Amino acid sequence: MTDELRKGLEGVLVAESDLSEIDGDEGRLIYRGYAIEDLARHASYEEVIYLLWHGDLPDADELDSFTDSMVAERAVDEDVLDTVGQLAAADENPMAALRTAVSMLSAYDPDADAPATDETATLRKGRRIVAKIPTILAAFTRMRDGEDPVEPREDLGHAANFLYMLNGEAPDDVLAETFDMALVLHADHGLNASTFSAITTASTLSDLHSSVTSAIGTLKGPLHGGANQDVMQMLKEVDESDRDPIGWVEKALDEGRRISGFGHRVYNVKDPRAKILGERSQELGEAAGTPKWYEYSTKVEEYMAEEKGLAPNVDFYSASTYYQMGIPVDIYTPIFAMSRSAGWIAHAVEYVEDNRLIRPRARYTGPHDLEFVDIDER
Ligand SMILES: CC(=O)SCCNC(=O)CCNC(=O)[C@H](O)C(C)(C)COP(=O)(O)OP(=O)(O)OC[C@H]1O[C@@H](n2cnc3c(N)ncnc32)[C@H](O)[C@@H]1OP(=O)(O)O
Ligand SMILES: O=C([O-])CC(=O)C(=O)O
Repeated sequence: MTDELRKGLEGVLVAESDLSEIDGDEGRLIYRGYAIEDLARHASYEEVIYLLWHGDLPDADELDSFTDSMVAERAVDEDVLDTVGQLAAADENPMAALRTAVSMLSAYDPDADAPATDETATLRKGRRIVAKIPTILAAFTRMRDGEDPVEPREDLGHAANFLYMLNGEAPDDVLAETFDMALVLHADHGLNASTFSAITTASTLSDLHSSVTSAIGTLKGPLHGGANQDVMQMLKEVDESDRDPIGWVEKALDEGRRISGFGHRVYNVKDPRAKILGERSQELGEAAGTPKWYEYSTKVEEYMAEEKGLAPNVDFYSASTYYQMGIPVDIYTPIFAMSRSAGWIAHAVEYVEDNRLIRPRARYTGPHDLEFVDIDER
């Protein structure tokens, strides 16, 4: 037992994992040995889920049967859709709505009562959760706009089908491929806060829906996944006011605020995912004749590097990428959850294979030996 206090658990090793490795000094990320750049360029999100859950990239037959099994799980029970509709009518925060809906899915999961140690059943639950999140999120987004949900299409991949269910029309190849790549980039990232939350829940031998629900709640915060929405808010404020990104950032820093999309607990250099998304944001802007979002972003990036020595994280360029794809700003973080659910599930399963209850300590700094005072005398 050590009494050294490591606030925020910085640098503390709590588990071993075969899933992903981050080199924070070199700006490298791998999933099970494969460079993120290669996976982003060549692999579909479905292949990456398979890689994370089963240890290897699938061959063509394995991918077909895995994809079919995911497609078969896309539909969501009517009761869950009704609840999603009520949350949309109440104008619930989209991450909170997703958290509630994913929790509710367990009531309709045929493996709900399987023990946490039954890995096959847990992965079946995982497949259902990952397959259904896009259906839930697209339905929520449409219903709050007074539109009917669009049923999933079996002939579209995970990414394209989500955009289809969101917009009511199939995306073109560029949009489908960009979204698929974004899902690949967000699928896993070591023991980030939400994944730690997922394994903490799993370590009590609770169920997978509880792990994913815990993780969604953790991802929601602005220091983690919630930052992507705040980045777009900043870029929009810049655009709607003086179009001076540096002035905006200077003022925010003077007020003691943090600039969303910058800084990272593990990376000391630019996040490799931000590099890939930055290129995509630039391409989308040039193709649409609206390079301003990328231009504002690069100005902020240069200023933050010079003034604060801070580099962009994944949330910085995902914001302008999604914006230029026409995706509503307040579902950027649920989209992150849509992708990261694969990583949460992989880590929960892996952790339980060699389980030990996660239970750190806090140093007590309160008083001792107080005399109890009766309520009438306080
Ligand atoms: C998917 C993801 O979760 S990626 C991260 C998404 N979150 C964000 O983008 C929010 C903005 N970033 C931050 O708040 C932080 O960089 C975090 C939370 C990501 C990492 O935090 P930590 O590892 O705890 O770093 P810490 O908070 O100790 O910051 C170190 C120093 O850099 C400064 N700093 C870090 N990030 C920022 C930022 N975005 N803007 C301004 N200053 C910053 C801090 O003020 C601190 O300075 P100080 O030592 O003078 O007080
Ligand atoms: O690793 C982290 O702390 C945050 C992050 O970039 C992610 O979860 O993708």
